[in-house]
Amino acid sequence: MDRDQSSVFDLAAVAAGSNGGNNDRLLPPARFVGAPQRPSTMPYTKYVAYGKQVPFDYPDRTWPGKTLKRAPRWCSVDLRDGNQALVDPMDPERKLRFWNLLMSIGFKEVEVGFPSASSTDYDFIRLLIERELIPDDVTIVVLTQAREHLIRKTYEALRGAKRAVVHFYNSVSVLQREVVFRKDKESIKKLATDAAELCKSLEHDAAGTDLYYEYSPESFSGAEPEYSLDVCNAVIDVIKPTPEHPMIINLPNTVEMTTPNVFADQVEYMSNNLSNRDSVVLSLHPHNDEGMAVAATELGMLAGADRVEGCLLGNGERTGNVDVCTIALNLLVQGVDPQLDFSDMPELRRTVEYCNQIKISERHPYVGSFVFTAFSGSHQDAIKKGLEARQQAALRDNADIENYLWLVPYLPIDPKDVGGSYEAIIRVNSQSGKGGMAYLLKTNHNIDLPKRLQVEFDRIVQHFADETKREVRDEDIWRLFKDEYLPIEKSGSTAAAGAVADREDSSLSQWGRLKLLKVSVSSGEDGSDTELKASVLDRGLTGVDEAVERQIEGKGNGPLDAFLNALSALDLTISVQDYVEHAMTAGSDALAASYVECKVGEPAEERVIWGVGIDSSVITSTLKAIISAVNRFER
Ligand SMILES: CC(=O)SCCNC(=O)CCNC(=O)[C@H](O)C(C)(C)COP(=O)(O)OP(=O)(O)OC[C@H]1O[C@@H](n2cnc3c(N)ncnc32)[C@H](O)[C@@H]1OP(=O)(O)O
Ligand SMILES: CC(C)C(=O)C(=O)O
Repeated sequence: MDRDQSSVFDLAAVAAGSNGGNNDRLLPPARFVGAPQRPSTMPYTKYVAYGKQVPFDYPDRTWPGKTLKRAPRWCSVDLRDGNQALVDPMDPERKLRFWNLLMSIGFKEVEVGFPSASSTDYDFIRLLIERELIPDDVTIVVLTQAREHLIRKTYEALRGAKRAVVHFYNSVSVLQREVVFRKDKESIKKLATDAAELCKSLEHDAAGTDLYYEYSPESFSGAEPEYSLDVCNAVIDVIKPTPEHPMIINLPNTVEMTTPNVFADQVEYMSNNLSNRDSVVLSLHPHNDEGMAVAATELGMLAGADRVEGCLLGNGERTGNVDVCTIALNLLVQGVDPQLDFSDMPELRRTVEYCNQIKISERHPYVGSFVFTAFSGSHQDAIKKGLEARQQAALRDNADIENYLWLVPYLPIDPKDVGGSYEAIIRVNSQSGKGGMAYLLKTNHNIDLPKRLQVEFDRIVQHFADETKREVRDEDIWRLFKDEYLPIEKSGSTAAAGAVADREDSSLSQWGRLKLLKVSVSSGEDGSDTELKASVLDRGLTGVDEAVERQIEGKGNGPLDAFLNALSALDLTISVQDYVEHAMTAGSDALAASYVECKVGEPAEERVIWGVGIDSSVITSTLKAIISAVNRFER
């Protein structure tokens, strides 16, 4: 049926009546588990399936078999489409700041405004030109409707520019032809070709400017592709681009109305049928109404598009223009150079939020504050293992870890590559497992807990999470750890006073029966027959008031064995099940951490319990770990 013969509403009514949407009552029932879903009261019969509005099929499609191999030509439309969608359009200071950001990222084409729309836009373009702020390798683009007085004003704005693209547009959609322009197809096409002719005739006003053209069949997504092709080819006939001096045909998914595969079919159809294809740069201008702009763009690139217009972080009309950062970084993680520099996303986000006066979601791809964060236990476990495995593989290959292959579960990109850090990757709450807490202790406090100790301490962290019903921050974990395992120490002249001070916490009360005050060890050459003398502060089981200093001594096969024997003088029965130690810091002030898994108590009341000790001497840290286990047993 010819769209010019009848109203779009009549067609839609027919389409809706003949199951224009997806009337699920006519479909076989879906398989389900449990109770079937109920029909909703949502008014879905009001809506007409896209294929009924604009029937189109393109069986010649080849895009599904292709992969993305290189970056498109990028054009930022932040200063135009992004700007026109703001509550408060950017003032000159914000525009300039945005422009500088775009330059630092490496954009070579920027749509700088709609100069006939407002004096702010016009003046900003004049400022860029007159202050010579446009680098030689950057091309500015200016937008205008296909209307004479607006086009003339646009040329005025460009005086003195070295190179520029005049971008003119008119809507070609079925709906807008009828309700906005109230014109038939031929008249709409004439609007476009008249504008093209006027542009050509104004070229003499732009002497000295290397001028290019861009034409957008606006609302391409709502038009029959055959008709859009006809209009674009008519414009190409007027402009007469050459391979040396091409023009841009820009296909706007002005309102996203279809799944991305349909858009890709339309793009491939255009790419294959445009006249003078080798003189045309085929461009996409996707919006995100159905939340699929990135997908539509990527499929459109597979389908033959050379160029992409979009905004940083997806600002733009309604749900936004396509997010250029996401597409570029999607290319990066496929091993393709995006040809834009997004290495400082936090700064980019700050500038974009400042200029647009709109906040970015915590979940925004690549930049939201949660996108490199795992709260859930199994993710944390996998990330921790993945980071360790990568480090080991890089060591094995003698490779620079910064540039080593990135293969880490749940983290598609190395946060450092976009200016992030590992600090925020793992955050702990009641959904977390032992891996998250262990990662934070290791990363932030150089405490590498043995596996069974992780299990033990995790119960304490989990209890805290359940009690407080909030995120368990790094400082909470460290405080819980100190309170549970490390005696509260007073700072003094110890070698690692700074680190000891770090373990002091005036908000934690002192507890524990024993405190190691002094120790001396002598042994034979092979370490056998070790004799150990220690001075221990014994606060007894009731608290600090009754503290007595006791001298204990023991012999054994090494300091640990000798100390265990010495402790029997205090009626303590202890055996060590497992022992792990590691250096915490390097250098002369190095600290060691020791972890001992002990069996403490007489057989009837015996318990397996971990203790932790930290000291600049490995021997002392081990003995402190034993004391820690005893104190915990008696706590
Ligand atoms: C999809 C997009 O984002 S396209 C870009 C849209 N951006 C903007 O509109 C922001 C800047 N625009 C403006 O400041 C104003 O719209 C101006 C200054 C350009 C023009 O303002 P006005 O002259 O008041 O006209 P307005 O924009 O309301 O357009 C209405 C008329 O222009 C016609 N028109 C709209 N777009 C076009 C076009 N691309 N080509 C030709 N005519 C057009 C309409 O059919 C309508 O005609 P009518 O008055 O005969 O019914
Ligand atoms: C002018 C065109 C490219 C546009 O902004 C749109 O269709 O969204």
